[in-house]
Amino acid sequence: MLSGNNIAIIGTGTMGRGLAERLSQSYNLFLYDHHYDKALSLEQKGFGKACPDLKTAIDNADIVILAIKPQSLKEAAPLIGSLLTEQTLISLLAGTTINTLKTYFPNTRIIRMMPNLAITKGEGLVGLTPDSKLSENEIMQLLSLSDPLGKVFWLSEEKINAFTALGGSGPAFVLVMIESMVEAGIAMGFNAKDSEQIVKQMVKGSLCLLENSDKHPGEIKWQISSPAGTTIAGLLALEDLNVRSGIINVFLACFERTNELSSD
Ligand SMILES: NC(=O)C1=CN([C@@H]2O[C@H](COP(=O)(O)OP(=O)(O)OC[C@H]3O[C@@H](n4cnc5c(N)ncnc54)[C@H](O)[C@@H]3O)[C@@H](O)[C@H]2O)C=CC1
Ligand SMILES: O=C(O)[C@@H]1CCC=N1
Repeated sequence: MLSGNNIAIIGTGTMGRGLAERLSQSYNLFLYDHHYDKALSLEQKGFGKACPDLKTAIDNADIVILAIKPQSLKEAAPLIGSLLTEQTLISLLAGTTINTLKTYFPNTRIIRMMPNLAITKGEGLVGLTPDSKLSENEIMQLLSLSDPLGKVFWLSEEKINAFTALGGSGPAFVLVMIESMVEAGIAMGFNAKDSEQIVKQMVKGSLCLLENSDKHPGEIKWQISSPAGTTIAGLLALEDLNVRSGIINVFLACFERTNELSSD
């Protein structure tokens, strides 16, 4: 059911556009947005065919990717449901459960996909939760679809809200931390451009250290911390300010909101 090279993307906002850019080299894309100009501007850049109506997009597709906001589902679902025949539906909707999707699309094969914005650069995360067991062939199809997007994680549905917080929303929190570090550089006398360059390379290097060793992050942190040196002074302030607890609570607030969306 997942076979075929024709994909409809419904909703060509941030994620729909990102998917179109990454998938257009390998698939025939049919793009639909209720703001037609958004789909058209993607067609003009060579990222697929803009469809003037939903029927054209879905009729042409083997797979339909739903990339509208969860809050738009109620309004959009009846028409989409009336047009689906044999297609598989891939839903990006944060928090929207398979059970909820099944109430709108009872006879449709459904896969929940939770990406993050870094898929637009091929360095994203892609969480996948199918509505039932997939065949070897279907797994291969989904892997080849996800391959241009980033690293795939197969998830049971009970884990997808946590994955949404950690992997889906996570880049926003990392970017706030980076922004704050750049501002620390400005506070210490660097201009913004220099500070940003220093911070970006420092963050990249930190990840590289972690990825190229089997050490725990805390052990690497100790390698950086000289006795009575500069790093331990900063680490003490970090603990006094409850930064770790703050970060954990940021993710838990995000998780809680995802759970709320699941119960809407
Ligand atoms: N932005 C992100 O980083 C991530 C978003 N998601 C999920 O992806 C989905 C899309 O999010 P974004 O792209 O950020 O939203 P967006 O607001 O940028 O894009 C949604 C698009 O859907 C269109 N749309 C709304 N109702 C429609 C309808 N009935 N028919 C056709 N088009 C319609 C809008 O015009 C808009 O272009 C959401 O469900 C979100 O939970 C998942 C992971 C990451
Ligand atoms: O903020 C949101 O609801 C979406 C889901 C994950 C990232 N953005």
